[in-house]
Amino acid sequence: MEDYIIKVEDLTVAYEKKPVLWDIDLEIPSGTLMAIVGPNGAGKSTLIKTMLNLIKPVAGRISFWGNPYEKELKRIAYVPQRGSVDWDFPTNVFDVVMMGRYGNLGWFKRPEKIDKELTMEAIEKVGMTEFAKRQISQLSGGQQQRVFLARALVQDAEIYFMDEPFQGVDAKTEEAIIGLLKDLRSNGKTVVVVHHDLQTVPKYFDWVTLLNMQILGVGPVEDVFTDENIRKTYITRN
Ligand SMILES: Nc1ncnc2c1ncn2[C@@H]1O[C@H](COP(=O)(O)OP(=O)(O)OP(=O)(O)O)[C@@H](O)[C@H]1O
Repeated sequence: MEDYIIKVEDLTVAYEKKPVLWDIDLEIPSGTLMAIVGPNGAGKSTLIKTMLNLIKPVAGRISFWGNPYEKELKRIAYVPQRGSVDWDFPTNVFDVVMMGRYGNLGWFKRPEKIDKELTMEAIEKVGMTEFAKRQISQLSGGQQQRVFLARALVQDAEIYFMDEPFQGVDAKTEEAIIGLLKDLRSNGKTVVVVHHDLQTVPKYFDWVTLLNMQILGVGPVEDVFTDENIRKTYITRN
């Protein structure tokens, strides 16, 4: 039997009574780099936010290693959409990345030398060392995305959720990010990415979920990412 670490069963989510996800069943094995693709408004962000307990579903169950999210939150990292954050907030790159340690630290414990070292290590991994003291309001879109990624890396989680990490970044940053995601997978981590670019799915990912309010396919890219399934997914619903 395959080792599914994330399970979503009979999930239905609605905003003001209008369903946006309908009867979703999803099982994700450990060690996959998975894309969630589908047209605008398909419910991709809603799906991962619901899995992360940020939205309450109308019905359904979600489990990580057989447990509810609250029990496993330290092992789950989330990189939200860049646009969903107030980048004018007066703080610098180092402090934002250090926030990724607080789950391990507990809110009232002061960071130790090791936390600071791990923070600098993550900043270096994403190529932002020279910007460590820079205010986040002064970063480019690609740099902001790198900071977010560093914050998730420093958490040292088992599962990483990312909402459109390539949005508005240049080709070099995209390459750097996908390199880091592939490294995570090589280290046995599971990475779930909301992704927009169909062209790069086979190159970047080994698993895919096709979503348009319902699941139109889920599994290994070579089995599921077929022309027919893609066509079904991108038929607009009303
Ligand atoms: N807070 C909200 N209140 C009401 N409706 C919402 C809310 N957030 C999203 N929606 C609606 O739910 C549907 C799914 O949105 P969601 O953001 O999950 O889609 P998506 O697939 O991530 O879209 P995109 O690719 O455009 O980012 C859309 O029709 C959207 O307008």
